[in-house]
Parts: sequence; C-alpha cells; structure tokens
Amino acid sequence: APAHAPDAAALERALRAATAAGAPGAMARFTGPGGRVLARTTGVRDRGSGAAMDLAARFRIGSVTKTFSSVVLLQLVDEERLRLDDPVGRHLPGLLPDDRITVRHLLAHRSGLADYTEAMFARTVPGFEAVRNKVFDPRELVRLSLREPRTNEPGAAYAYSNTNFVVVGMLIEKASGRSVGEEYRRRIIGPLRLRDTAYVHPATAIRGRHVRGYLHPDEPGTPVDSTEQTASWAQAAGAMVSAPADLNTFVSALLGGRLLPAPLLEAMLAATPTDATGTRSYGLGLRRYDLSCGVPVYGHTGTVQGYYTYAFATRDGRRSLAAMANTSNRGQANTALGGTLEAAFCGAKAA
Ligand SMILES: C[C@@H](NC(=O)[C@@H](C)NC(=O)CCCC[C@H](NC(=O)C[NH3+])C(=O)[O-])C(=O)O
Repeated sequence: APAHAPDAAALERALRAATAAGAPGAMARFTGPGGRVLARTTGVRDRGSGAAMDLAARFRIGSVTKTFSSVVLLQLVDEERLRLDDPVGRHLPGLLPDDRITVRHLLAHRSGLADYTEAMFARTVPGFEAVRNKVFDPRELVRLSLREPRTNEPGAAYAYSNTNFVVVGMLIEKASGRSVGEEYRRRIIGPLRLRDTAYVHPATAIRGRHVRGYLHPDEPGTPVDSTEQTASWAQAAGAMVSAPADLNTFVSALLGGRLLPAPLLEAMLAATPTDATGTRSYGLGLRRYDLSCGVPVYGHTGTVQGYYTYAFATRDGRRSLAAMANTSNRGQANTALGGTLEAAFCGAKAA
C-alpha cells in the first residue's frame, strides 16, 4: 500500500495540544524516504529566558535509553559474550534471588522484579528532590526492588520495571569489561555520529544548548524546573540525553538493520501485547504501536522528570519520528504528544 504522507497540520495540532495541556514547549521531527524532513516546534525551551523551543536543543530521553541498552546487550549476545536464555545469575552470581530469571526476561520486562521507582516517586516532587543529586550504586537500586514482592514468576507475564534495565546495564559492564557509557559510544553513538547524544551520569548538567524540563507537582501549583539531576535512579534504564535528529537516525538505523544482524533484530521486534487493545506490544527493549491506519511502528517512549519523549520508526526504518514535550507528571500532555505518531505515520490519507 502507498505510504501515508505525513500531515503537517495534524503534527502542529498535536504539539499545540501538548502545550495546551501544560508543556511550556514541544517539538517533533519526521524523516521520510529521499531525505524528506518535516519538523515543527512550538512554545519555549526555557521559561526563564523565554528562548523558543529549538530542534538543535538536547533533552533527557528517559526510557528511550532502554532501546540503546538493548541494542548493546544484543550485540554482546551476537559476539557470544552471553546468551539470551542464560540465567542472569551465571553472569552476576548472587545478585537476584531466583536463577530462573534470564537475560531475555530482563529485556522483555518479564522477570517479575518490582520497579523501585513506584515507591521512590510515589510523591512526585518530594521523591524527585530526594534523589536528584544522589548517586546510586546499581546494586542499591536492585536491593530497593527486592524489598518489594515480585510481580510474577520469571517469564510468566509482562510487568514494566526499571529494575530490569538497571540489571541490563550491569550485564553490559560485566560482559564487555567496559562502562555502559563507553559501550554506547563505541557501538552506537560513534558509528552513527550522534553528536547530540550522550549517557549523562552522574553529572547533573546537560552540556550545550538544551531544553529545560518542568515537572508538575501532584497537587495544582507551579511546575518545578527539573533540568539538572544525576538521573542515577535510572542509569541504563533512562539516563541518556539526545536531540530529535539523533533519535531519527538511531531508530531508522536500528529498524534498517544497521545495528544488529537480522535474527537478533527479529528477536527484538517479536513483541507480545501489553494491553487489552492489542495495539500496544513490547519486544526486547522496544515498544510496538499498531497505529489506526494499520501501520506498525517500533521504538520507545520516555518519561523523566520534566521531559516526555517518543522515538519510533516503521519496520523498514525508512520513516521515523522523534517528538518531545518539556513537562512530565501530566498524562494529558503525554497523550497529546503521542498524537504526533498518527500525524506523522498515518497523516493525510495517501493521495
Ligand atoms: C514509562 C516510561 N518510563 C521511563 O521513561 C522511565 C525512565 N521513567 C519512569 O519510570 C518514571 C519515573 C517517574 C517520573 C515522574 N512521575 C512521577 O513521579 C509519578 N508520581 C514524572 O512524571 O516525571 C516509558 O517507558 O515510557
């Protein structure tokens, strides 16, 4: 079927809906065949200075980091440094209470390990203030998770948990003998020349031109400027910084087969439904959304204090979308921003 052309007006409407719902600003960048680029910005990247939202500005991508981590770990699987169905305990003995938990369970959020962020951020602003300058050893985060009951038997169900990707980061360092930051640089950031992308931990500042993020409190009130934080509570589950064009490049390269051999990419994309609608699925560190026009798109969403992100591409990688809004703890703004996917990939019905 002819690809649906992106709908610029619908893209703009989605961005304005995100700002109407409380984001100071938002932006989206679509890339299509033949080097086509459709990009829009709205509002401000800095409420203090009034500086306009800017496609060249960097921001925290939250859980889109999980897809970078999954690619690195799957490259290590390809190099036979570990296997998807190895028990995690074979590589990190004694870390987890159950040797039935495998590497694949972590990447698919099927390990049953509880998500420590539920308790950590039960009260949004106080929880954030308590950790924004903290540096955690990943083992501390795993210990926090193990204080909570596990959600399911290993492999038995999907239950999203940041703990899984904190352990993925530890596996990457154990299997490669390098830091996760180095592995992201060597295997993805360098080869793809992602000049605005970095693993920023535990430094709190975002270097270069960047978007300031604004975290809404649970009760009505002024959003908190949450731009500077160690992101140490997230690490390989959410501590990367990037910019729209780099996210376009990354998801397009991944789906276009430039980062993983075909069998491992297929394993990554083998998604199982995560909700009753069946239009939202999860593979290995990757979400699949089945859009209203019948187009499946693959990528990840991100939520970190002050920033919402979407980074998705079509199965062939030839069309990709990166979108962000500089607010969080504001579900309506996140849903509105998600409207950029339909605008970009379903858009104006094929002429
Ligand atoms: C869901 C999302 N996950 C991520 O991006 C990871 C890194 N973020 C979280 O788990 C949310 C942490 C709290 C955010 C805070 N919320 C609260 O504190 C709520 N009490 C906020 O909204 O900024 C994803 O995979 O798309």
